[in-house]
Amino acid sequence: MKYLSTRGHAARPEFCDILLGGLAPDGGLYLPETYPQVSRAELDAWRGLSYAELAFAILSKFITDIPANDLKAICDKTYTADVYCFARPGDDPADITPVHWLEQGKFGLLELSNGPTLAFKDMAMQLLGNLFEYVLDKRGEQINILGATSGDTGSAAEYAMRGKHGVRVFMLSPHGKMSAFQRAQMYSLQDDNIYNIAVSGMFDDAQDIVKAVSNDAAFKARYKIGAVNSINWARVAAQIVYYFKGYFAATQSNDQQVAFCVPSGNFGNICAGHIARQMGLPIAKLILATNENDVLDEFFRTGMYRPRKAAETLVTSSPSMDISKASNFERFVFDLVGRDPHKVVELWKSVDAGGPFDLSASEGFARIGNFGFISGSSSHADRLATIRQVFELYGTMIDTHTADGVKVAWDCAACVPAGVPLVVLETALPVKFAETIREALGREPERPAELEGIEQLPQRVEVMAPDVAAIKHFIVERVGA
Ligand SMILES: Cc1ncc(COP(=O)(O)O)c(C=O)c1O
Ligand SMILES: N[C@@H](CCOP(=O)(O)O)C(=O)O
Repeated sequence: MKYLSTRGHAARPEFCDILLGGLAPDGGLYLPETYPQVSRAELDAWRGLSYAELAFAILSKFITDIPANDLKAICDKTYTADVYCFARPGDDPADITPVHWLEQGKFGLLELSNGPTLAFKDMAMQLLGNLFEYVLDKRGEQINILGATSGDTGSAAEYAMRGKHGVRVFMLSPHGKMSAFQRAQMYSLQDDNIYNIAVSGMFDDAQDIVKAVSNDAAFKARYKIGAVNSINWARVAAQIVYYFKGYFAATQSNDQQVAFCVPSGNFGNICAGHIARQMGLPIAKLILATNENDVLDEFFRTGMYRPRKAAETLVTSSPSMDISKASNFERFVFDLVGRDPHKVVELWKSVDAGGPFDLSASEGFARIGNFGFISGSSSHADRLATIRQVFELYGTMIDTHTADGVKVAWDCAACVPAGVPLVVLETALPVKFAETIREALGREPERPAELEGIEQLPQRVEVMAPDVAAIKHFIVERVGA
């Protein structure tokens, strides 16, 4: 399988090179030259597979430069009930991502947050940790990962990479904008290969720094800079798997369809759903849910993409989605404009200069219905009401991001064809956002025993200005040492 850049760079690398490379040399994002198609016979054969078997079957279509036996061993090692052990009582941890039905067969949560850091990022990040180690060992190389987080990617990456040989992680987070639990998860790690940097600014500032450093080809090559954000194709590829698993769990036969509602910020999670649908998975609707930072909702309603500046991005109680410049959105727009890299370059010239673009009158936007997307947004008051309602109606406690998803799923339910199960992706567990759970329910969320008292542990973090040169200097000093 060869990959191309959304901005048209001539090279056509294979998977392992883009795993280590992250962004394409022209600043674009990698996508497969064509999306592999899944036949009905394959869907039938995959229905009974375990998560690890399914991951191997799907990833084999995208990863053709790792021997099959090795890829299978990596999937088997990654997707175990020991790693993804926090399933809700009554749901089987062996399923890895069980569906928790709120209304049997009709309305459920796809449990994606049962991994070590209690957010859906673990689904891909644990695999990346094992893939990085495998490829770096084979090549005798090292990597210095530079990442940006609004709260969950950071801890998932750090937990996945801690102790891995050949890997250092430099993780930028927005200073003072994450929950106390999220901060503690990251900043309490004392491993030698983990560096936390809190930048004064928002997630988008941190993400811009990651892109600026990655776009300095000489620096990137000299200091072996890699990526773990969903700009790295490997993240998206790994996330495709749970759409298939969720589909099989929610249906009895491959003649049925499913609708997924996806809490969205950087557009990585739902981009994986889009690709699963392009591969032939029978997804009736992909419902995109935002919080008050509703740039993506605005696009799907109007065709206008208007990224906001950091000062206009709100700090909300679903902080991991406080994102106004969704870097992964470029992958979807590439498909929307007929995979024309010149159009993408033109559109992102405006975005990179802080401007909007308007596709409302374009041919692509006229066909947007074919992609199955609908969207909606949610507010702090909606989150509180939804957390309360789900708890009262079903006895199930959900986190603030999943609450955004449930609220928008309810708003959009009328657009889902009759008889089609509606599944909301559960993107984090409530304990990560205990402040808002207390406000909504007047009680503490459940907390795994191993994470008891995490907020009281000593923390190690460097606070810095969002300054590209200073961040580079920080990396050079650590890597040199
Ligand atoms: C808990 C949670 N929910 C939802 C999202 C949104 O996912 P994405 O950025 O892939 O759209 C994120 C991160 O962005 C997250 O951490
Ligand atoms: N919500 C994310 C933001 C980064 O998204 P990514 O999927 O591109 O890594 C976070 O929690 O950090």
